[in-house]
Amino acid sequence: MGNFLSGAHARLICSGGAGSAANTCKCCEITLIGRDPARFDPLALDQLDATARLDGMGKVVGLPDLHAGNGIAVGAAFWSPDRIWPHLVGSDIGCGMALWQTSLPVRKFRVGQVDRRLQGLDDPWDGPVEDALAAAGLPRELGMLSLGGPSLGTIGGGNHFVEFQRIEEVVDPQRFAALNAQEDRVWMMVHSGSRGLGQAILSAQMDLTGKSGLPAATPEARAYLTRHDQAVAWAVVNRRIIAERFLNAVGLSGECRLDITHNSVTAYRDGWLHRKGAAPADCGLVVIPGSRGDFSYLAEPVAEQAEVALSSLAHGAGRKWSRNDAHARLSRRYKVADLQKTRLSSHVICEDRRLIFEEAPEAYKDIAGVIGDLEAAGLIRVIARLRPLLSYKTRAS
Ligand SMILES: Nc1nc2c(ncn2[C@@H]2O[C@H](COP(=O)(O)O)[C@@H](O)[C@H]2O)c(=O)[nH]1
Ligand SMILES: [Mn+2]
Repeated sequence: MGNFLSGAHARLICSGGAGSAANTCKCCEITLIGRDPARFDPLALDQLDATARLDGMGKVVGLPDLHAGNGIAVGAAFWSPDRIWPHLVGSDIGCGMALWQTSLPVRKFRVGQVDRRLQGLDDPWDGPVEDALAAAGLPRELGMLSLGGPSLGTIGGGNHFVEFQRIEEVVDPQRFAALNAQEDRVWMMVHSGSRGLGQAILSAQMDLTGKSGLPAATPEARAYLTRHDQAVAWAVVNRRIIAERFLNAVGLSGECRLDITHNSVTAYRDGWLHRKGAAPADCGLVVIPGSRGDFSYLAEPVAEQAEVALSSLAHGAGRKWSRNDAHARLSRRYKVADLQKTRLSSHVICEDRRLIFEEAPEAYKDIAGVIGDLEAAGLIRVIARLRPLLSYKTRAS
């Protein structure tokens, strides 16, 4: 395995290339984005290495939020000239982050009042599911029970959330003003995906073709891509309905400022780009969250260096501890009540006693370091930093 430096803060750890005289390694090129490669988790690197050895893989990138996943590293991008691997996208096809500017001035935000109004939001949406899907160009059948219809408009479990935030700091006033963004408003971030639909698509695909790479031109790959694209579009509608439900509950209006997908496979440079927990650098502004107890960053991707990282960015801070580790360590140290407030004085609604430990801010890496790595690699320019006010995960116990 070669050890080369490519660009300012991107480390090419393997040049790969079967048949290369200087390198007998079977893996493709792996680039890590980060100032200190020693900080990457060895298990996540092993997982990255395994994907780099898949027959037909062309290039692999580990982003600063890289962490071990369920067999596949999260915080990574995988490019192939001619193959698609559904399991690299995973089950939460289309998961992403939306950021809304609300009509509420920060000075009028009352945490207790908002908390009291956020009721019934884990229940199925009582709106016209099939019409909402049809308006997005999706088949009405996707509203069926077996395809996750009743979950449309709900956040789901895990680390999906809705968070009310305020602007802590405008880092680039010119850019901020050009967006017509308002510093004195409450903002709202929505993180969710395709719920049961994405899971159903992946599990049917695994039954059919397992983990083998699908040659992109085959009917199998085309059929998967059609279902995948529907799940991505479903997830966008889901985030919009979630946002509208939360805004309505609090009596607010809002404008969606961005909606980005971090789990997908898309056509890219005459091939196929799989993003597994990677924000796109080619779809406009991004928001990169830290944790419920840390800041989030509104940023603009920088086009010049994007190719080094397969036009991908960190999608969050990334986990430092697994869910089990976080629960084991923190349930000894804290009571549930301790975790309902964060070090940034924000308020947490999470009535799932296990999840509140698993998702504690300590379980995540330091977001400032992740953002510093992206800036040092010349991949983003930060526009503003947002502070959490209230994070909603679930009322279900
Ligand atoms: N601002 C908040 N950020 C959070 C919260 N919980 C998790 N996170 C961050 O989001 C990403 C999402 O990761 P994914 O792999 O599930 O898509 C994660 O890495 C954290 O950085 C929260 O409550 N508030
Ligand atoms: Mn996600």
